[in-house]
Amino acid sequence: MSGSAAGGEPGAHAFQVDLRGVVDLLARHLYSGPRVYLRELLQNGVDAITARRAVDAGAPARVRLRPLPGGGLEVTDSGVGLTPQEARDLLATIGRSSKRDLDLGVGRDEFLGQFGIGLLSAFMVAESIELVSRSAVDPTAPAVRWRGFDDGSYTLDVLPDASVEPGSTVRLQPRRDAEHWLEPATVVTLAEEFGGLLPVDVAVEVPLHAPGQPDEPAHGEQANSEQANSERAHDERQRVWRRTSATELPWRAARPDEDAEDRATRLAGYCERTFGFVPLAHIDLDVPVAGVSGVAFVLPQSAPASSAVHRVYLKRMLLGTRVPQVLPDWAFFARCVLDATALRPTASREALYEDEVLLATRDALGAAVRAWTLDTLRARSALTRRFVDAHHLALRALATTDDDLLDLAADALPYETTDGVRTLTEVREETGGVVYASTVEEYRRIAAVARAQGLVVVNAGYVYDADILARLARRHPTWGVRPLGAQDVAQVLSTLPPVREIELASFVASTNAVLEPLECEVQLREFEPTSLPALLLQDRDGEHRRTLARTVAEGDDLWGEVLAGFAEDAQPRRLVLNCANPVVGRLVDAPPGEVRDAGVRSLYVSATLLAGEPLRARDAELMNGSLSVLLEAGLPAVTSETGRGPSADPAPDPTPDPTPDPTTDPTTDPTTDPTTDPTTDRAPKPTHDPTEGHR
Ligand SMILES: Nc1ncnc2c1ncn2[C@@H]1O[C@H](COP(=O)(O)OP(=O)(O)OP(=O)(O)O)[C@@H](O)[C@H]1O
Repeated sequence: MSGSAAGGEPGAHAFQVDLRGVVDLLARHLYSGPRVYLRELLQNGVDAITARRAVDAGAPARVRLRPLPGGGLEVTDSGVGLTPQEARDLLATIGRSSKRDLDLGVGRDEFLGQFGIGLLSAFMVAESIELVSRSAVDPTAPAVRWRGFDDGSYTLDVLPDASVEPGSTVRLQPRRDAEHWLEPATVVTLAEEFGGLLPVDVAVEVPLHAPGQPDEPAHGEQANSEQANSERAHDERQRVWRRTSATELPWRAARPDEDAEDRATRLAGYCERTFGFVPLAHIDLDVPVAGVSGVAFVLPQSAPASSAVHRVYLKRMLLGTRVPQVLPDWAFFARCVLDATALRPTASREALYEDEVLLATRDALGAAVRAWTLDTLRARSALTRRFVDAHHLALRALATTDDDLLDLAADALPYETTDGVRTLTEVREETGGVVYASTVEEYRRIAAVARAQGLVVVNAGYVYDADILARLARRHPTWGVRPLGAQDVAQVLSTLPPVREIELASFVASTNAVLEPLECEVQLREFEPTSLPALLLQDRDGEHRRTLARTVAEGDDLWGEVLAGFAEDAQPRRLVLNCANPVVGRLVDAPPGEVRDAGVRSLYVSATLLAGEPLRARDAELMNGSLSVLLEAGLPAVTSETGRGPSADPAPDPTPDPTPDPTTDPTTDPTTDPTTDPTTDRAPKPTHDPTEGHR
């Protein structure tokens, strides 16, 4: 648009605008693509209708889109129109908008547009834009024709033609290579997408049998027959108006004979058409202060949190189909369709402006989704089960911050336990408490022993679970929720008969002497699985008391005495030997000496590995030392001449068969392999895989 030198200051000039540069900027950096041209034209038509209806409530509300045979597009609205003077003022200046002032007597909030750049977006697809208009509010004003060209020039003519109807018609002459944007099928698609929920009557003129319509003859079938061809040619010339807008919002549509179930079915159909999935349920959304209404659809399967985007309309014009941040992060199991009147768009009109109204709206929508979630969990219905199955991860996320949901989560969420899949409430009712392993590794290590002893341990190793359990323990101290401790396991392992205990007292004493430098003491038990020779139990309290004992030993006399009162029954780590295991059975009855001690140390090292503890340098040294003692005792002595034993002939060997027995050898025992689930012989799911746990 041509600028003139500014008046006022001598030497002052008006900026010149390079229109092609501006259009390029809009196309590449503001809008997501040329397709938005149609939204801007629809928006101008709807705003013009709003302005006219502010002064004449009964005025028609109609927008007609007519793809032209030669390749252009004509958009006619029954809106307020423009006088020649208004056209000069508003269309000749980029950034000028009638919708920011109240000259027309309608508040700015009523309009979709506000920036004064929308019409320019048509230059993304058109080389020229013509607007023919007649004012509906000033009957004396003549019609006007404004023509803008993509080189930045424009013309303005007053039309003597008195037959021009009030309202406006915009005609686009396509740009080369942009013709497809103005074709009937594209125009229908764009009009439905952007204006599908507009409250005005929008229609596109299409051939009677638009290409691709189902009643078109299939390829090859009849297509060559002369009669069919002439019928088609006739139909092509026949034009019909295809309605692309709705009179009511789908979630607001009041149907007299419709009950709740029918409405749910209708909304599910709408969800399927819009999002492509049949929802588990819908949640009505209403935030009157922000002028927001809509519906959230609960996904039938879990979905990544990052895909939580929503379809948002502003004043019933589509803002975007992938708008993020509409619901709180935890509500990633729902997809919304929303219409808002008080939320503000960014200049591209494709995203929401992050302001306080949006923050408050997000909170209010979150509250509605949360209320539905709580009700659904309380209902314990078939829907509850399907919802929990599909979205337990989102529920776990929410339970880490929401106390009401935390309590319901205890009732509803499934957990892997050593007694099968259970809810925490079931575990509590059955066992009087909830003992949990905080990591998957810890759970896997203890599962076989615990299961065999009937000790119920909950696997809280997956994402959010240890947090949830710790929060439950704080919130309900009487529920007996606590992490698995050494004493839980020790208590359920059977003790030996007293006579046997007495028999083995000297073994215990000498073994304790062997283990003492390792801050460990031995305990003899008999337990399942018998294939497991030894278990190293770590007692967190014991750990603490051991630190205290060390402090006592190092402290001065006065403090030493005080601290000693607390440190008395310091419990070191415990190496629990399973006397039901054949190897251990032989070891406890073996004569005292170096070989037996080496056997004890080997068991200690394998139990340390099984417990997932790293081997310290001292442990590795111990292992090598024990190994050489055991080898020396088990292998024939080496002679200096042959480098082999005294006899190479296969004389009967008095030592036991060194071939490992898979049922007794800790190194081949599946339970010693922390990557294998000893109960099922199947590799566990990767640790902390949030999407796979708990099934
Ligand atoms: N169909 C129409 N009928 C009447 N007036 C129109 C029409 N189209 C455009 N106008 C006038 O031209 C002005 C500029 O239009 P334009 O689309 O560039 O900006 P806008 O609609 O005001 O704001 P936005 O940039 O947010 O769309 C409008 O404010 C309006 O006064």
